[in-house]
Amino acid sequence: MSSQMYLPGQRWVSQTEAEMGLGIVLENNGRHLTISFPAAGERRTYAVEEAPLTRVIYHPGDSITSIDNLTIIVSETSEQQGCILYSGHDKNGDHHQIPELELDSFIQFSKPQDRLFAGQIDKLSDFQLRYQTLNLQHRLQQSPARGLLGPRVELLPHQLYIASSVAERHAPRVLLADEVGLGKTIEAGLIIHQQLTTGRCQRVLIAVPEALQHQWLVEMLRRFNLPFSLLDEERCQALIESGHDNPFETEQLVLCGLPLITQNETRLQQALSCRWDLLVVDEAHHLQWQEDTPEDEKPNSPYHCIEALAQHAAGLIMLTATPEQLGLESHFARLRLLDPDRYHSLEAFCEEEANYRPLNDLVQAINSGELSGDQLQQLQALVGNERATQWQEHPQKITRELLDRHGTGRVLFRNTRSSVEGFPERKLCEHPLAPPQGYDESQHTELQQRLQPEHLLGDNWTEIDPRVSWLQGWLKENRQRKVLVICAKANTALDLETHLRLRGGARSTAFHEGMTLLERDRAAAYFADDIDGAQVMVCSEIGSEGRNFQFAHHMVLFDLPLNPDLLEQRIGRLDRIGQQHTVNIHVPYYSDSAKATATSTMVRWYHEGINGFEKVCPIGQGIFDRFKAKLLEQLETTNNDQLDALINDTRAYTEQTLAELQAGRNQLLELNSCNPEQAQTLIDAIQSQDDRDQLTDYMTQVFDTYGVDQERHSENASVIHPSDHMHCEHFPGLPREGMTATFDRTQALSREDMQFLTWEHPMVSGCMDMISGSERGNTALCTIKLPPLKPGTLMVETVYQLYCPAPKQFQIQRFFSGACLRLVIDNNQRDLSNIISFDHINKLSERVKLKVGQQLVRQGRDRISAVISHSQKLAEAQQEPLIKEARQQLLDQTQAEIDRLKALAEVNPNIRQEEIEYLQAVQAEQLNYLAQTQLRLDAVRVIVAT
Ligand SMILES: Nc1ncnc2c1ncn2[C@@H]1O[C@H](COP(=O)(O)OP(=O)(O)OP(=O)(O)O)[C@@H](O)[C@H]1O
Repeated sequence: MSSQMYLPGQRWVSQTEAEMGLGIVLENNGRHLTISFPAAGERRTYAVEEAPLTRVIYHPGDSITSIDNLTIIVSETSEQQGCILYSGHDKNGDHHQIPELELDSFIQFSKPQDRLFAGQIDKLSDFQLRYQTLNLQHRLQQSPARGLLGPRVELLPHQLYIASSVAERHAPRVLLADEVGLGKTIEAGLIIHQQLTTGRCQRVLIAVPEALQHQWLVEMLRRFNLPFSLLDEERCQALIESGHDNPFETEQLVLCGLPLITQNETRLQQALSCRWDLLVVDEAHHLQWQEDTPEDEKPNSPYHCIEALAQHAAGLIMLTATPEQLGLESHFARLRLLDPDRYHSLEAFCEEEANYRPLNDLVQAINSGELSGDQLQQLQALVGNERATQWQEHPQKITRELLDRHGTGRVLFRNTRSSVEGFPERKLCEHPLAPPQGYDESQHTELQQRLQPEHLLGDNWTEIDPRVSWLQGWLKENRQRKVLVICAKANTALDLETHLRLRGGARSTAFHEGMTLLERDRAAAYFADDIDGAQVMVCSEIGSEGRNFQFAHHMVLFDLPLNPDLLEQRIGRLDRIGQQHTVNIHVPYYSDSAKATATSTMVRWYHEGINGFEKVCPIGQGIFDRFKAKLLEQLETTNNDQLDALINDTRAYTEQTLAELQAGRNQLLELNSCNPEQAQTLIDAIQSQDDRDQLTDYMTQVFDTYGVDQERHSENASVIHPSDHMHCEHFPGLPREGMTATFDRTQALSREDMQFLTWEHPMVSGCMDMISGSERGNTALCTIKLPPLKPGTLMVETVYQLYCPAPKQFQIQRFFSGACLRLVIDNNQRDLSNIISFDHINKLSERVKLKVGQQLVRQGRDRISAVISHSQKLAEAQQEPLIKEARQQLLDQTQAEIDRLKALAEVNPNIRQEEIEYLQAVQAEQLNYLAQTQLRLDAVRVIVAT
């Protein structure tokens, strides 16, 4: 469609969101156009080439209404600068002109009876498909799993629980802090997907470390069908050169590297001048904050850039695997971003956190079935005497009530490997090696050089470093195994990789900061290729964050970082969801039986002190800080006895602190982060919609109707491609070259080259919108042989929709008990709706040639009109009760949530008053919209008994 066609003032309707009514073109700059939908109070920006819009032009004979409620019958149209001026007469015969800009935005589509009488009779199969589509759309709108059906993910309880409890909220503000590799990106994607599907948000900005931006881009598209646009400085410049003022305004879904907004004031200001419904920040632990940062330093720090954006965006999702890295202060700093009013004082926060211990003891006691007298009193004080008596009968329910009081529980989610089942073991494989001849680290004072001893071995270090020869030998002996090697420095990675490739003949690739992002992605793909790919990938430290390498089961830590969280991040590349085997962690290091070396000291401290190789140590950084001085001192000496003492102290402290943590708030946090029962209900709901047969049947009908070719590919999979006889200009979501798709979740998880077709796949939802939003199938005619009916009896089957144009986020239609109102009336005004079902007619109906049908309609026009008028009256009589019922449904659902939040707000300060007020305002608006519901005749089928 040419961009010239969208001119300001013209009226268009959205094919995908027809319920928004008639839109007005506000602006078109050639690439993007902005349209406002006054009836729904919405505004949308589309790429001109792909805008899902249909031009609305009325013709002589049509009835139109202006915003001033003036109705005329159009007698003439003329065009002025691309916009239509309608002329016609009102019911008094007075002449008026209505420019299209002044048309009422509550659109009236051309009526099915007008099409019918104009001889436009559709096929029976089109009518059936339309009715079926309306019902399916309604069923999906009502599903508790809405927004969670489409993503290509394994149905993991901890993720689904988080997604559903967060995505239901208006403008959620949360910190996702699952341990490394448990799927925080997936959780964020589920939340975004659900918020977008339900219309709760439209504009999303994801800001991630640059090295992860492609991975995020691919993950959002491949798993969630969300086409984010990557914005980097080059793209920004190009957009500005092509006439855009603000690159962030050009798309609804934007992904960028953090430096684009934290290191470039102009871009930050541009991002700040757009509306964002949701801001997502990955690896949030990089944002450093100190309570006493001087005012003049604030504007330059990444933390304060993100703070500005976080205050500006309605919703905020932050991701970090190490929420407490650098201690409680920086943890508090991130909570401050979520809600600065609630988290205003670090001191108060620390005190509050310390007070959760008694609450945790109480929860533990309830679940172990033993409550002391004091604890019973405590419980009574918290939940009231009556509820307290039920603690043995309903321990789970009472526990949840108590958990609701847990301060950060609503804004912070943290699952750990101990609460999520199915993770394989981690095994440390130590490789002590004799240092090269003449190596004496005691002569070198630089700690970093001793921890990365290649720096002490000269330019040709790869020739003499025993770690290199060991690795070379290991690779030869294990040719079938993939191995990820991580070392701190890019130069080390480069030298090592070159050596392994040229001297050792290994299939290898490097991954370091000197490579462009594209080169890094290519290297990662080469490593991932299981047929012709690299056996070994040698990374510098940048390979240790966020990347997915769980297809490998062996990793080599060529050196060790002086930071337990970084060690965990490194191991987390393999120890992730999807890892099927034991993760083998190889550590080659210099060992001397007589004295400790720096590297052997670190191996022992990590392994024997905090057990950081084989288990996740959530408090590793805190322990490191506590023992840092002694550890650094020890790294200077070679004394084994002192080392033994340090390790014993570290181990004792670790065990004690872990036990305390388990007894304190972490336990509460974990219990709060997944409710298995609720998660299972959701999984059941998703699985019940994962009904392959129904979706396959439905899509097969759609493909047949619109002339799309479908061939069997294998069990549950098809190859779908456009044919030469397509019955529509543009088939939603179907690329010109076609695609291979599967209807099966398991297959979709292992075959990423296939599209995963679900009820929420853009092709499927696009088809449903296309069918219900177009006229196709809104008329039909058939004959039927049904003995009790006298031949010649005429019946009209009418399908009415309760039409309520309202912002999508309100999802008003879901409050109606059914998708539509179906009536079957005969020419004696008998109501046969309950006697002759839709399926009944489909089974018995015989198609009639178009010409004969048109003739029958012409001859029977008066009778058909009379029956439609009568059915209209019957439908109108049901309109009020149906709206009343929907109103009650709306009140029941929304008031329950308002009451729940109000009650919760009394015991948990994390419930923002704003959230409650928002829900109340939404409820009032929804009721207003509901009151404006109109009955609309959607489709008519004429049935003649033979
Ligand atoms: N439900 C799921 N179905 C299929 N794969 C999943 C699922 N959840 C997570 N994964 C896979 O597990 C890996 C880890 O997930 P993800 O990257 O979201 O974890 P993370 O917690 O963000 O990790 P990190 O802390 O390293 O950033 C990824 O490869 C992801 O695709």
